[in-house]
Amino acid sequence: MSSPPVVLSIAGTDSGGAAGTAADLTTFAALGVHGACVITAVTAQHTLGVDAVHAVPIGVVEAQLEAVLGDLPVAAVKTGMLGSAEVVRQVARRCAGIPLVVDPVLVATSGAVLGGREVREAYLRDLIPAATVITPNVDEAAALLDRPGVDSRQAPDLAKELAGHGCAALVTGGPQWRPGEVIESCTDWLATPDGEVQCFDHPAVRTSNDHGTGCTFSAALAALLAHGHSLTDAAESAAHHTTTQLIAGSAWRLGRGRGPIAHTTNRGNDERP
Ligand SMILES: Nc1ncnc2c1ncn2[C@@H]1O[C@H](COP(=O)(O)OP(=O)(O)O)[C@@H](O)[C@H]1O
Ligand SMILES: Cc1ncc(COP(=O)(O)O)c(N)n1
Repeated sequence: MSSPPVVLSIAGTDSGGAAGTAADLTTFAALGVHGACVITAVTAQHTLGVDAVHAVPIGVVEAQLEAVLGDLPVAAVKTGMLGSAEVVRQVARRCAGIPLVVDPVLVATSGAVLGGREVREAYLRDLIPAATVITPNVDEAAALLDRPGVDSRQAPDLAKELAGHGCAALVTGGPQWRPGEVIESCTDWLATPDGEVQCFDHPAVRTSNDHGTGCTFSAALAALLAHGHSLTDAAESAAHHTTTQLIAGSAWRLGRGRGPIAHTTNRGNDERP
């Protein structure tokens, strides 16, 4: 039997098991790739918010990168919470030349800020030019480009402008539910450095169990690229995978806040091993 592709997650932990490394590794397993992980930060986190963040010392991040990249045949890398400008630059140096999916984690679903101004500047200057694709939501794209006050109508322009910094940009369109409002579909916008823009529409899932959605999407994208899919196919399939997982977890009642997206659909909610 042939070996699976290896995908490396460089991310922070979420003690509540919804986002970060937990989402990445379970998504990798669901999509048939072997997941390796470099931990950049440990968060004390649950469905209501982030209580504490401990940054892993830069030397320990470097040792983890060396351990993985020096031994395993990494086919793709996915970055999540990097936490400091120093780590952003280190990842850019170590991962240049490997297919690289950058999810610029700046704000958690709960609203907690996970990356400040220096981190945003390092993304633009150092990591985006080394990346294959960056996957911000509209708020993260606006924060990276310093465009306060823009909304989802500007998503294609934000994607185009980010792509001007040297990698493809996939601006995701998770719905912003307002009471009483009906949202039928979500749209993700993919812009490539050659100026082409494509949009991907899919049905919106009405759920408050969406903590970890962005991590799941970008991890799926990296896994699909590692399997050899084109960026366009991977973008479409990653959205389909994410929607399926949102549906699978939509009836769960876990925690008092934004519950986790389901990471695998191998067993139904009512089946037991
Ligand atoms: N409620 C939803 N229903 C269907 N798709 C969703 C929903 N929320 C997010 N998505 C999709 O999940 C992917 C991740 O997007 P998004 O939620 O914008 O990321 P983030 O968690 O970083 O805000 C995108 O493909 C987006 O369209
Ligand atoms: C460690 C870590 N990484 C990423 C996220 C973002 O995930 P989400 O946007 O779903 O809150 C998070 N909350 N925590």
